[in-house]
Amino acid sequence: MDIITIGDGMITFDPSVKGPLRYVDGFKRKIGGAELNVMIGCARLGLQAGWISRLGKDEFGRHILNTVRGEGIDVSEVKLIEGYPTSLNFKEVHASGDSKTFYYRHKSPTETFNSNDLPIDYIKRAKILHVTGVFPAILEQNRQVILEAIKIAKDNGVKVSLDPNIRLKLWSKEEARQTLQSYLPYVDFLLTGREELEILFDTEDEERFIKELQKYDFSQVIMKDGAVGSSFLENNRFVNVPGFPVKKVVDTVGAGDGFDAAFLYGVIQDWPVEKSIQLANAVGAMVVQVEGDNEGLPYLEDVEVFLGARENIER
Ligand SMILES: O=C(O)C(=O)C[C@H](O)[C@H](O)CO
Repeated sequence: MDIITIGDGMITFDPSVKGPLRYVDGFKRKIGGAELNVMIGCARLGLQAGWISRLGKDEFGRHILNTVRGEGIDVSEVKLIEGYPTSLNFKEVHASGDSKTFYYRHKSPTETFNSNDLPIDYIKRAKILHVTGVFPAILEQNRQVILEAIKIAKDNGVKVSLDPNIRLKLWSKEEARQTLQSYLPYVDFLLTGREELEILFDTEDEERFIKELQKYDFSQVIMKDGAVGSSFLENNRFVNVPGFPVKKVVDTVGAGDGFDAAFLYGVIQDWPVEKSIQLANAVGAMVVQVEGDNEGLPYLEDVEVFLGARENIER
């Protein structure tokens, strides 16, 4: 595999109308999950991607499994678990395209997965192990699972990428800080947002969090900043790579995951950091123009059209 991940998959109910959920009376059944979205993005760009997960042995679990398999993602490490319902989340979308999430993910099928279940050879054979702060936030035992997994990766020359993806509905800032900081010594690519860096190092002062970042041995630290673009850390400062103008933001969920997928695609191609970020910015801009957590994740040809590198013939 080029890239693998460990994460929970959910049925995502997308509202049929915008506005407070209490007035929404129709939903579309989709799928979501931060780590899973990244694998979908990678697979669409042409990488060999694999997902380690546990789903409920129910209709929703089967639907997610079939969909993920249909995306061309390796699901040999996904198991359906009897007696544990597949996780759900309901989205509330606002006129701006921003949204709120309401989770129903306890008890979670991932409760049946612990460090002893980690597929060691599967991890060893991957080029990149991508992890996020969502899986460790769901359950306390997941924190150790991720720590063990990234240690296995590190010991075996597998690159580790981490997107802190801090979801404060799932854990506190203190829990996030403590857990994610314990991962940092094993991380090669830190793909994060400014607010997450502020939480991670408990400071809004850029100079101070840059000093903290310099204590680690990252290959790259990338700070995603929405429409402004994204930057990479070079010596003592963040260098910006501008983003792309977007005509209409429809749904911002999944843009960060698309960014990660495209950036890691660039890493696998051995591209210079600016080129990887440019592709990642383009994918992020494409994702926010489509409704759904992963529906807007483009195929490589689509991004090439977006970047003007390929002609689009529609009729
Ligand atoms: O993974 C989660 O917790 C979600 O909220 C589902 C979304 O698909 C995901 O977060 C988008 O990054």
